[in-house]
This record gives sequence, structure tokens and C-alpha cells, in this order.
Amino acid sequence: MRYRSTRGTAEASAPNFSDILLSGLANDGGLYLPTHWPHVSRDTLTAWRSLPYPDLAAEVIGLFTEGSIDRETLREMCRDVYGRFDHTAIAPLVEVEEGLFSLELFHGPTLAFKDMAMQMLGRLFEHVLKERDRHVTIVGATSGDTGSAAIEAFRGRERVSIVILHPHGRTSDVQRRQMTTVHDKNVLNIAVDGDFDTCQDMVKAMFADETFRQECSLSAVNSINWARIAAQIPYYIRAALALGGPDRPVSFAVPTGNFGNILAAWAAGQMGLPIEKLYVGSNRNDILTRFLLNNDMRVRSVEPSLSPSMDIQVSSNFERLLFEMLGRDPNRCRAIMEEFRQTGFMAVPHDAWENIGHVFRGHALDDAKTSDAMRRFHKESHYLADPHSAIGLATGSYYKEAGIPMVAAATAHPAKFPDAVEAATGIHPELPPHLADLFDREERYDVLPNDLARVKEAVLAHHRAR
Ligand SMILES: Cc1ncc(COP(=O)(O)O)c(C=O)c1O
Ligand SMILES: N[C@@H](CCOP(=O)(O)O)C(=O)O
Repeated sequence: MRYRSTRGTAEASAPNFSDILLSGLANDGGLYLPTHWPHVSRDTLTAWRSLPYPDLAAEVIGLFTEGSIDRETLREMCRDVYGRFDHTAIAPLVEVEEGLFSLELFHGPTLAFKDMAMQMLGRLFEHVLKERDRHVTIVGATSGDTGSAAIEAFRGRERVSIVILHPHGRTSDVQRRQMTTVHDKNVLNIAVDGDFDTCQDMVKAMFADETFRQECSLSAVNSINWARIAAQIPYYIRAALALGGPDRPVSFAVPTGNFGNILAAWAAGQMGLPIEKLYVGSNRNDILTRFLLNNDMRVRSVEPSLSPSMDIQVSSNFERLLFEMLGRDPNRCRAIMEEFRQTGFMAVPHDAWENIGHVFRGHALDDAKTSDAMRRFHKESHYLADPHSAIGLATGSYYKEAGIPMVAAATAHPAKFPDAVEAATGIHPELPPHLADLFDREERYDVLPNDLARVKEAVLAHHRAR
């Protein structure tokens, strides 16, 4: 399997999975995608129904790692990684309303869907870095969950230094503490005076500085890294097969920020999984919902909400979908993305917007509606959802149709957002035993202004201290 960038012609060097795993972002600023979508036949999908989750994950991820990592090694990694999750089904389905299923993706160590892919990335990086005898410095931006998942997956790894930027004061206390109470030497936490988009821009700017990128051997583990998306595809396939796929289509409702999780569902469809529709759930930062309704992709300021992990305006992975909808034309994609960067408005051609609308729909909930949704699911279905998952469930409930199972991604454990959950439902969700003393642990992090040069200095110093 080979990869290409959304902004460049297929590279002569035709990078493989291991190459793009380590580089994260293409040199031209684009995002990597496979040169072709692997096709999974109906017979194969049917045969996959009987596989346990780790083996299914190895089959699916293996289609993207072909030529880089042998299948048996990958299968062992998957068995080891998912064997540590706290639910035997790994990503269980719970019927919350008739025809509406919660796909619980928060049974990993940091209680958010990020673990489903990030735990695999930890193992994949280790494997490839050892093979290539290399060290990298990972720089990541987080609105709360990617950071803790990445730190958990990479802490203490010899060949990796990791720096995570989070927006100062804009995560939940649990999210921040999950990051800042980890004291392994290879981990550095920086709270930036800004919002998530500020942090994400800084990461992209560091990658755009070729000298800096080389000097620090930068790597990315945000969902700009294709490996993240690849490792998020198996749970969509698994859920659909459990609900009658491939013999009948299912729909997915996904609480969305950076557009990585829902893009993984769309990718499953590209590979042959019958999918009816994909529903984007937004909070008050509803740029994607506005786009889907009116082709209005205009950046506004990021507003804090009850679902802080989705307080995002610029959704990185939208570029991958745009590239596909432009018939994989890198020049048009680059021009649109560059203009978006300069003007804050993405001029998506009408036909591309219409094509996106054939598959995707959006639904936005402000904080009051998010609380109502948490309350309603708890009262009527005895289901305790965190604010992000509640947005997914409410979106699914709003759009569900008779005869088509609706699967809503439950992306975080309620205990990550105890205040919002308690205010809505009266229930204070407890952290699981391995995090029970989180509030007694010492926090360590630097606070830096919204100043790229200062952040780069800190990254370089951390890189050199390895
Ligand atoms: C709990 C939670 N839900 C939803 C999202 C949005 O997911 P994505 O950025 O893949 O769209 C995030 C952040 O990524 C998250 O942490
Ligand atoms: N909500 C995310 C934002 C970053 O998303 P990613 O999937 O691109 O890593 C977070 O929790 O940090």
C-alpha cells in the first residue's frame, strides 16, 4: 500500500505506511491518503462477523500497512493492545432507544475513543522506530482527549519524546490532570494561552518549517496522521456487522470536531461497508453543520462549551474529504485550503458540496440542548452519557429512520466531564480505580503565551534533552 498527499502529485518516492506513520504530515502541507481504497467484498465482510475485535482490527489495519508490517506481527500487536481494554467486547454496543445504539469507545486507559487508535500507534511507532533505529519528537495539539491518550501511549518509550499543547483553562480538570500528572522524562505538557485552533495551527506551523522539522525529527499523532484514521475504521465495521451488515446498511452519528472519527466511518464505506448516512453532531461551534446546511464554511471564534473536546472551528480532516470530492485533484484542493487559511472562508464548489450532502447531514446542540439530552437519556433509558456522547446520541435520535440501525459514537466516559454530567442528571460519575487518586497527583506543565517562537524553543529544548 502506498500513499499520496492531498496537496501534491503522487510522490516519486511513493511513501509506504511506515514512512507516513513517522512523517505524519506531507512536506507540501497536505494530508496523506492511500493511493487507492482497498476493497473488502461482501463475502469477506460476512466472514469477519465471527472474528474477535483484535483480529478484525488486524485484518482492517493490515490493508493499510501492507508492504510495511507483516500481518502476524500486526495481529500480535492488536491482541496485546485491545487485551488491555476494560471491556471484553472492546467497543460494546448498547441499545439506548429502539433502533439507536451507543457504540462505546471509551473502554481504554484514558476513557476516550482516542485510545482505540492511539494505543495502536504507540506500538506501531515502537516497531518502526526500532526497525529504522530512529528517534522522533512527537508534537500534538489537544482539546483534551488526544493529549492524554497520546501521553499514555508514548510515556516512557525510549525512541520518542512527546510534547502536547493544550489550550490553557479550556479542558476539563480530569482531562488536564490526565496529561499533567504524568512525569515520565520523555513527556512535556504546554498550556498555551489560546484555543485548540491556536494549538493546532502551531503544530502545523512547526511542520511547515522544514529546518525545524528535520532538526527535531518531528512526528504527529493527531488525526492528521493517517494511521490514526486507519485504526479507527475497524470499530465501524464491527458495529455494522453486529447489526446485520453487510446485508443491511446502518447509519452512524458522530460527535465531531476535527472530523477524524467520522472520516473513518466514511472510509469504511469507501472500502465496501454498506452505510446509509453519516450524521455530524456539533456543539455551538457548529461550522460543519452550517456547511452541510448552507455551504457556509466560515470560521468564527472558538466558543467554550460543555463539550470542550469539540471546541474546534478548523477541522483538519475535512481536507481529506474535500480532496476526494474534488476528484482527487491536488491543485484545486491546495488552492481551496490556502484560501481558507488566508480568508477564514472555504469556497467549496457547489457540486462537491452537493455530493458531500448525499452522505453527510449535520445537527448542532447548544449547551442547554446538550444538558437536556444527557438528562433525557438518563431519565428515559437509564443511560449516562458524557456531553460529547450525548450530542452523538441526540443527533442519532433526531435522524433515525425505521429499519436502519443508527449507531451513535460514544466518545468519552462520563467521568471525564463529571460537572456537566452531574449538573444535568444529578449523578456524579466516579473515575475507575486506576484513576481514582487523579486529584491527589502532582501536576507539572508550562504555561506559554500564544507565541510560536516560544513554543518552538520549548519543543527544541525537550528534543535535545532526550
Ligand atoms: C470526546 C470527544 N468526542 C468527539 C471528538 C471529536 O472527534 P473528531 O475530532 O475526530 O471529530 C473529540 C475530539 O477529537 C473528543 O475528544
Ligand atoms: N478533540 C481532540 C482534538 C484533536 O483531535 P485529533 O483527533 O486530530 O487528535 C482532542 O481531544 O484533543
